[in-house]
Amino acid sequence: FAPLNRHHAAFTHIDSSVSSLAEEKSSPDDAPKEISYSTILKVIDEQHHIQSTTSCTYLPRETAPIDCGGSPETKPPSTYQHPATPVLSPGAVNALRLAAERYFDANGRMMGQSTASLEDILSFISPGHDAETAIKLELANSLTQNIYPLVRSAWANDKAFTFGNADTADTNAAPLLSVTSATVFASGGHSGAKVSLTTLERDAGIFVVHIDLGNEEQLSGFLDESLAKGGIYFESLVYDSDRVTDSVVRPINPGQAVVHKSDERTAAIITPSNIRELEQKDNRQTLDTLMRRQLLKTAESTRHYALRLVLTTNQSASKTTSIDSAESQIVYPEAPPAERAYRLRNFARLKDDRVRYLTLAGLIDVNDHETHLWLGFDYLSHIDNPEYKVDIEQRLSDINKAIFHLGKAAALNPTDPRVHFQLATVLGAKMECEKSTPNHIETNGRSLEQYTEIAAALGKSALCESAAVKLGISGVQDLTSCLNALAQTLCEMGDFSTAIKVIDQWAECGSVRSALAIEDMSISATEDIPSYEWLSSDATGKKVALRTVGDSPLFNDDDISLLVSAADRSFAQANGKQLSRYTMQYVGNSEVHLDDLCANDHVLKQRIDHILQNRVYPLVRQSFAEDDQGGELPAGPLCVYDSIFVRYNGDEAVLAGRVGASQPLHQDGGIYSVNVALNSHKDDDVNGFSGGGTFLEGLSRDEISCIQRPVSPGHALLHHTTARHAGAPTTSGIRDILVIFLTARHPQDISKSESTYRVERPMRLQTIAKQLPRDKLIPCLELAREHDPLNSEMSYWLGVHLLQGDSSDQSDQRWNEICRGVDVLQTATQLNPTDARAHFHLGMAIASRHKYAMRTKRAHLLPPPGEAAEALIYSFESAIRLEQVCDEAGCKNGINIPAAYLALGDFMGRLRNYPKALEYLEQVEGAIASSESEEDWAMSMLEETASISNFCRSEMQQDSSLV
Ligand SMILES: O=C(O)CCC(=O)C(=O)O
Ligand SMILES: [Fe+2]
Repeated sequence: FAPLNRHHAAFTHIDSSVSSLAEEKSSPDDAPKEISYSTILKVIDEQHHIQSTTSCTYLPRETAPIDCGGSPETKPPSTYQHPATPVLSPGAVNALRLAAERYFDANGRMMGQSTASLEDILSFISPGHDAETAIKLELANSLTQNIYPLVRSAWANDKAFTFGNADTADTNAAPLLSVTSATVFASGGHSGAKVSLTTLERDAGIFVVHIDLGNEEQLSGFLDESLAKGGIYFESLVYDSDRVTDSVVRPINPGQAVVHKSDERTAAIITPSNIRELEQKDNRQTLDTLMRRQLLKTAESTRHYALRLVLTTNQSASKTTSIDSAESQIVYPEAPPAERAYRLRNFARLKDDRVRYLTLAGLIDVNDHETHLWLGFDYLSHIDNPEYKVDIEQRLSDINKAIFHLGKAAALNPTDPRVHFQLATVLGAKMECEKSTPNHIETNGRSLEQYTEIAAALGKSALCESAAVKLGISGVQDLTSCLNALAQTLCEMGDFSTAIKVIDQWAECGSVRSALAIEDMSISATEDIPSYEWLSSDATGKKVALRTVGDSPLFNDDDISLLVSAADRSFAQANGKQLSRYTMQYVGNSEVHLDDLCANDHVLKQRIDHILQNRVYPLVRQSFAEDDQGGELPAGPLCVYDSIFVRYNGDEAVLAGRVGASQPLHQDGGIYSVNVALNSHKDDDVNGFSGGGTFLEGLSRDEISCIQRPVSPGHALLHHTTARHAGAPTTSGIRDILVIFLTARHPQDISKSESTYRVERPMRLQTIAKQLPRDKLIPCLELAREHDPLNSEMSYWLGVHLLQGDSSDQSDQRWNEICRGVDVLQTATQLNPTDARAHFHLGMAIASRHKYAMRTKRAHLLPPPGEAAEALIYSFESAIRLEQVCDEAGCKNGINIPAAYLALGDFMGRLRNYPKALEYLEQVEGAIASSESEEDWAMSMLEETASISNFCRSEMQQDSSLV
């Protein structure tokens, strides 16, 4: 979550020019790097003046301040003005929009969000010069007669009109309005189009005039019935996540304007005309509402245009003649405080001593929340920087400064989700920091209070962020991070029931992330659903995966070449830069998200949507309905959680000294995984790859290979995301696959009670649990297990953590924990009989329980020795055998086999079965040798093995001498 990533592109050029100009102008007295404040401000004033007097000169400046009368003191500042009368005639609107269409066509940018300066667009007005002049004249008139007077009266009290010496009677010095930039925006009209024409952010300048230019439908005369209308989202108007349409100013009809301060965070959007009714009809506590779907559909249906004018104020420059020279020198007047602060912030961004300039910006414009956010963020990034080594007091002081500024930012702009998120982050840092202070006394009350404060900040952040997500303006990335942090905080507080609700929202975010088509449950498949067969395990009786077979693969040859060439282009563009978002990234692997490929390629997107809708979704519905282990199919529509094009380059991996290009054993995200082959194995095609395939753990006890590949390119393997699997090493050539992870949306029919995120919820709980202190970790894993009793992973981790307790604790509670650990691991091995780790840890758990019982005088509570030995031997031998299979496939778990032999030997020794003990102990050395480990543990393990072996031998001798 980087709140400062979104900068206004129009202003990036200022940074370097201010900085170089300032350096040029700084007097020799200035310290080498430290440019004085007055120098900087002089440069900023000059730049502002030049910019505001030389850009858009074809649009008139305000000529004289108009006295708007009234008593401005009593008027509260307006958020926006939306006059009913249009500021541009239908003729001008249509001419401008047509010119924009032609301009964007000519520049080959008809897709996505487009922007161009008004000046460029004007030159595309047909039929020629006259029309252009007429439109300029109309714009000029509406500025001087409508817009300037409106701005003056609505914000009469604004600093932009009262700064500097504006108070004096000198009317020449009064700040006057002018246009500093005029831009035309367009968006929409294609599959996967964005709802917003402009990015959600604050603008440059002081005021923004937004003029709607309508959409293509306007031409056909449907002006009033037109479904798509312009609107503006005002972040400051968000107050309730269930009535997000209250934060949208709309409809803005073609030619109509909305005026607001630049410091409002806004986004121009395309909205369906019945957006309010839609919201009222379907106001559930979900992101995926009828309204959001309709918003996205509307944006896809038409291309919408708008014109934005950025206004500022300036005073006229005066000339002074110095005594020594005959030449007169221009003295630039002060820029309005908001402009100075805005430019200072941009300048500060490039500086190491940012805080200095930001502080100055804060002094110049005390009410600008953005400056406080940047200051807070800057202190926070200090704290996060591992190289910033300071004592704890300095650290706390930085943290407190960050809290001060972020608190201030939150008070000035309570609806900015970035502020609340950063505030939560810094409050968390403060908690950590206080814990490490020497005199810290941990009190539960205090930390609960702190957690509550953090959760509240995250809650506010999520509320504001989700409004923009519900309106289709923002992607889910920030909301996802925020909800994840909130769920984690709630778990830390021990409030698991609220955490689960938040996790469901988090999972829903995942379901709306992709722009790819969701399942349309109202239509039945129009094409033949591919045939398929199950890959079942004879050994365990479970259905492990299925593969498509027959003449009708998921992807035909054309689909494959379309997809592969899109990926090729993307890889070439990335030019060797790591594209991976995986945490486990191995040499030779590259990946690109299908969503990213589709965002730039609408032919591909349409094709993929078609395949999903007609083949993938029906296939999943049909095939997994027969599956008895996965629970019910989702009642809501299936959708894409994520989809990744993975390229394994075997040659590259081998060159780097690896067996091949691979992925370790794992579970996926979402509910179902669809793994499509995009090229051939060497067996069928000399140009293909060797090695490679999907390692399916569930088959590792069977005769058939546990590495499986689809029957041919375009065909697929499908499995539950919870079925553990790996990418087996591709040892030569290139293996391309497309993996599609599916999840589901909530059912449209609210009365259908079902748990859409039944599988994903406990998976997230489990991930969160692993970061919690033990007293919260265990209950959190218990809960995860309750929510998905069929997922062996939950039992496995619960068992592992139950065993890892305080070994000096001799209480009954600890004893019960150990016994429960054994039980739970037993369940894990029953749920997943092919999990080598689970068997290994069960063996270890039985051994630990035995030792603990002996040490704490609880031997009478143990099961009979023979039974224990049998269980122990079975566990370890299963673990060893399974791990061998994994190892041969190049996908090992990495469990400690020598330790298994040692534990077996030790246990047998304790049961006085010395020959058996020695048999196991003899295997330790060989196992260490083949594990290629040079770590310290190997040495001490050998010593321990030797000492137990000696003990066994001497006992055996004694036994035989007794005979
Ligand atoms: O290489 C394979 O077939 C496995 C790919 C996979 O598991 C994944 O990308 O999540
Ligand atoms: Fe996977």
